[in-house]
Amino acid sequence: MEYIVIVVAVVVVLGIALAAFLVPRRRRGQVEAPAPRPGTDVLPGVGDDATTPVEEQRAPISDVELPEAPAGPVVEEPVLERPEPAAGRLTRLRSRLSRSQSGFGKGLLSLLSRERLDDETWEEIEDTLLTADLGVAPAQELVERLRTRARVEGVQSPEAARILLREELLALVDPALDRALRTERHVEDGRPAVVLVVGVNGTGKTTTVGKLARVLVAEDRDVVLGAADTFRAAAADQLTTWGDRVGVVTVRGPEGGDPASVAFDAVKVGIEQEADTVLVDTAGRLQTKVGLMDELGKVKRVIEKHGPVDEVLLVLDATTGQNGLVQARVFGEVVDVTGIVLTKLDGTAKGGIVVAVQRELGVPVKLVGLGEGPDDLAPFDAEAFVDGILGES
Ligand SMILES: Nc1nc2c(ncn2[C@@H]2O[C@H](COP(=O)(O)OP(=O)(O)OP(=O)(O)O)[C@@H](O)[C@H]2O)c(=O)[nH]1
Repeated sequence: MEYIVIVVAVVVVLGIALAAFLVPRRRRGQVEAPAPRPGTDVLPGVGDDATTPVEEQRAPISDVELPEAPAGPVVEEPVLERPEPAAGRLTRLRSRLSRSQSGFGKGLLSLLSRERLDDETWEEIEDTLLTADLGVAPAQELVERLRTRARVEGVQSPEAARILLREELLALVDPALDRALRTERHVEDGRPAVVLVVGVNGTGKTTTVGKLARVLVAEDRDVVLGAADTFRAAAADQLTTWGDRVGVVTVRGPEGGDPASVAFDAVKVGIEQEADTVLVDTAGRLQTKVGLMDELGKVKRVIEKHGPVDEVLLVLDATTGQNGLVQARVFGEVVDVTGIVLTKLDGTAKGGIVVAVQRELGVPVKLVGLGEGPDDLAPFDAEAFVDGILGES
């Protein structure tokens, strides 16, 4: 009995202890009821949304740096070349002329300065003129005139010989010929001047068109190029490069396409762009005269649907001598050549070709090429040319 009382007492004590332990634990584990939410559980009050302002350091406005603009693709403006003015170019290039023609000019001067001007000397003078490609008839004429004047006036000194030779060469080259290039816009008809450039391939035709564009750009003209040499694709590329360098548009067609259609389009573009001058490069295959005539004749006819062609320039390579004269004759029969461009005069002593070709075609040399540089094409000037041949006095 006593035992039972002890057990009951222990159970009661343990029960009280357990209760005392559990009640505070449950209170501590209670989850606090969430605060009523403004706008959901209760009506929102003023400033309920406000956050506690944070004191932070701010840079003064003057210290704020703008972010750099994002780097986009850089478009580079093409740098256009400014060609040299055309005036006085032959004077600048005279030293090249003197270098290439020194054998011709100095040879003549030393012969004419001999103390005794006998038959043998006159023959040597004539041979020198023929070697320089002056042509038989002009050479004989010149010798005759020099002989007469030497007999009448006498040639007392090298200086007198020089003056005599200069006057007679100048008369032969003919300073009175009209060498002006017709490249002015036809204001009254609202169309550009059209210059057709013809010649055998390899004479420097494409190069000449490019250089001539520069001569005109130097005079502030608006120029359009027509790459009607569709026979050789590289010719159109070459011409486009010349044009790009001075900001001139080149009209071109597909390789092997119709040259007349390219020429027509070039003039059309020239009219639309109100250009001053359209320069048309052509192919000059000389396989048959009939073929050449067909091609060039068609190019000219088609261009003339827009209006007359102003200049037909024949490009001749001065180093080919008599061969150049044969070409000149054939082209002269096919188209009405209005002017001659003599290229590569820097590479030959045959300056007499100027006189020979003028006589052959009856048209003046209007431009001469004196090097491979972009501005080595000069308007022809008879006095500067003769002075170049005779060299410095
Ligand atoms: N030394 C010198 N070389 C020149 C002159 N004119 C042109 N040339 C050179 O002659 C070569 C032929 O010139 P091109 O213009 O390609 O000849 P092209 O007649 O147009 O020939 P195709 O394009 O085949 O019709 C080039 O290397 C030119 O640089 C010049 O006055 N002097």
